[in-house]
Amino acid sequence: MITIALSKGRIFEETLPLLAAAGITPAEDPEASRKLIIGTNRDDVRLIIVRASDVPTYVEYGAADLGVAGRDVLIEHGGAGIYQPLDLEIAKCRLMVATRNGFDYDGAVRQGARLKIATKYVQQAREHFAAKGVHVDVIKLYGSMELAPLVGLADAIVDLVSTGGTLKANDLVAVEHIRDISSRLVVNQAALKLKEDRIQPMLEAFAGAIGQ
Ligand SMILES: Nc1ncnc2c1ncn2[C@@H]1O[C@H](COP(=O)(O)OP(=O)(O)OP(=O)(O)O)[C@@H](O)[C@H]1O
Ligand SMILES: O=P(O)(O)OC[C@H]1O[C@H](OP(=O)(O)OP(=O)(O)O)[C@H](O)[C@@H]1O
Repeated sequence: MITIALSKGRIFEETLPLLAAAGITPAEDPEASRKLIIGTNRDDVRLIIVRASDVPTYVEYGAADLGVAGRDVLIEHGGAGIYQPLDLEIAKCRLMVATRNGFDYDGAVRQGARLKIATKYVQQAREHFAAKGVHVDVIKLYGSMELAPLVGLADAIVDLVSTGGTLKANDLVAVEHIRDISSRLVVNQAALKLKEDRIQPMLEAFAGAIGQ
């Protein structure tokens, strides 16, 4: 059996055409079903539905052979035990620093102020500000980071931005670009060796589908 870990929503939707290119069709839609293990048209392939940030953990421990995870999530996880053979170029966005519109971010940084940063991406926030020599207190949140500067929890956030619509709706502005993000195919290192005969053709089909 080959087990593929996916998260519901954009990763699942954007991975569907790649699975199709490898001849894999899910038997059910995870949005419509409460099932966490979903069969496919292939007896030897199943999907497991997990939180986006849990995909690397399932793959690291071999509970899933393959998975699809954002670069944001992979960097936070650290990537131990995981092979990352393909950038699937799906779920594209940017990791950015954002503040309330009108907050003098450059001034605060210039004056060496200690900034409060709210984020789900604690590692990447720490690294970003350490590299700039800016002192920060990082406050870990699990979602809706955009709220934090509006209610005085933080001076700035580190979050994902795609269209910019969420920032705009909350009167926030992006002040720094940290990195471009897309999702990658991740593979358990042991599984790649032990199940190479079945995993390698899948990797080739995915690569073909994205034109690599
Ligand atoms: N607005 C966006 N546009 C494009 N890609 C995005 C966007 N937001 C997040 N992503 C990418 O898609 C991945 C999955 O996002 P999704 O919203 O499904 O999960 P999440 O809510 O961030 O994670 P979790 O449920 O683990 O907290 C993210 O890790 C990121 O790489
Ligand atoms: O620039 P935009 O196009 O507005 O996208 C940015 C938003 O997308 C992500 O949230 P998502 O939609 O995944 O919601 P969730 O993570 O809170 O479920 C991210 O955390 C931002 O809030």
